[in-house]
Amino acid sequence: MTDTGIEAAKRKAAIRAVEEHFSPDFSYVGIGSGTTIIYVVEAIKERSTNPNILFVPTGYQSRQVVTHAGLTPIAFDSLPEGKMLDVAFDGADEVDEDLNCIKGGGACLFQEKLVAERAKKFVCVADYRKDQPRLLTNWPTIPIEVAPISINTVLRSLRLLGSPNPHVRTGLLAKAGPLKTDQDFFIIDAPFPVLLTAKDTASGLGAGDGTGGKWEVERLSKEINQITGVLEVGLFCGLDGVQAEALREQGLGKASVLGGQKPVAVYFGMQDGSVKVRTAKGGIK
Ligand SMILES: O=C(CO)[C@H](O)[C@H](O)COP(=O)(O)O
Repeated sequence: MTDTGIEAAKRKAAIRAVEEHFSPDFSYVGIGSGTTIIYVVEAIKERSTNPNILFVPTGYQSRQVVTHAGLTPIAFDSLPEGKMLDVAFDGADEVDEDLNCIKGGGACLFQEKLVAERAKKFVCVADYRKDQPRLLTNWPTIPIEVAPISINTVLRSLRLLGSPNPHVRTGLLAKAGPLKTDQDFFIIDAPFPVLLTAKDTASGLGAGDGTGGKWEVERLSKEINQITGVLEVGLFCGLDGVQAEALREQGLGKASVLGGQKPVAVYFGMQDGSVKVRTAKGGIK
C-alpha cells in the first residue's frame, strides 16, 4: 500500500470517529496532535456550523490546525473550573488489545494527556500500523518528557528499570541538539521489551513487575512517572473517561481519577479500506 493509501485509511477512520462521537451541540472539544488529527478537524468542520464550540489544542501544531480550519481555540488553562470537554480526539503511535496507547511520537504527550484526562470521552484515530496486540510490538520506544537538568539521572534510572538504550530525541534537520517540547523540556525515547497487558498478568504470563524484563503497562507507567525529573510518560493507560465517571458517581473517585487516560474507542483505518473500531468493552466492529 502506498503512502496515499495510508492517508486514505486515516481519513476514513477520522470521518467515522467524528460521525459517531461529535455533535454540533457540544461546547468544548479537545484536539490532539499529529497527522491523523488533521482529518478529524476536516471532518468536524464539514459537520459543524456552530461557531460557539471551543476547541482545546494539545500544543502549537494542534493550535495551528484548529486555527487554519477557522475553528476557535481556547487554551487548556482557560477552561472553567470543573468543566469537562464533551469529547477529545487524538492520534496514537501504538494501541494494544486493552486500548492502552503509546503517544508522544510528535513530542506532545504532556498536553495530550492533560486534555485526554479532561474529556468525558477520549477517542483515538489511527491507521492499521498502530493496531497491535501489545505495546512495543511495532513502535520501538516509549516517549518520556523530561526536565533538561535531570536528563542524565533519568537516563540512568530508565536503564535500571530495564531499558537497554534510552536516548534523548534530537531535532530534525535544521536544529542541532535535543528537540525541545512545547514546555521547553526534552524527550527521551526508551525502548523496553514488549509490554504485558493486565489480562496477560492475570493469566499468568508474568507478574509484570519488571522481573525478567517483563513489565505490565500500568506498572511501568507508574514507575517511570515516579522518577524525579519526569514530567510525563507517553503511556496512556488505567481508566477511560466513562469508567472514571462511574467511579465519581459512586463517590469512589479521588482527584487523581477525575479523568481517564485510555480511549473509550479507537478507530483504525484498515488496508482494505474498511474501518475497524475497538471499544473499551472489548468489542470490535
Ligand atoms: O502522540 C502524538 C504526538 O505526540 C500523535 O498523536 C501520534 O504521534 C500519532 O501521530 P500521527 O497521527 O501523525 O501518526
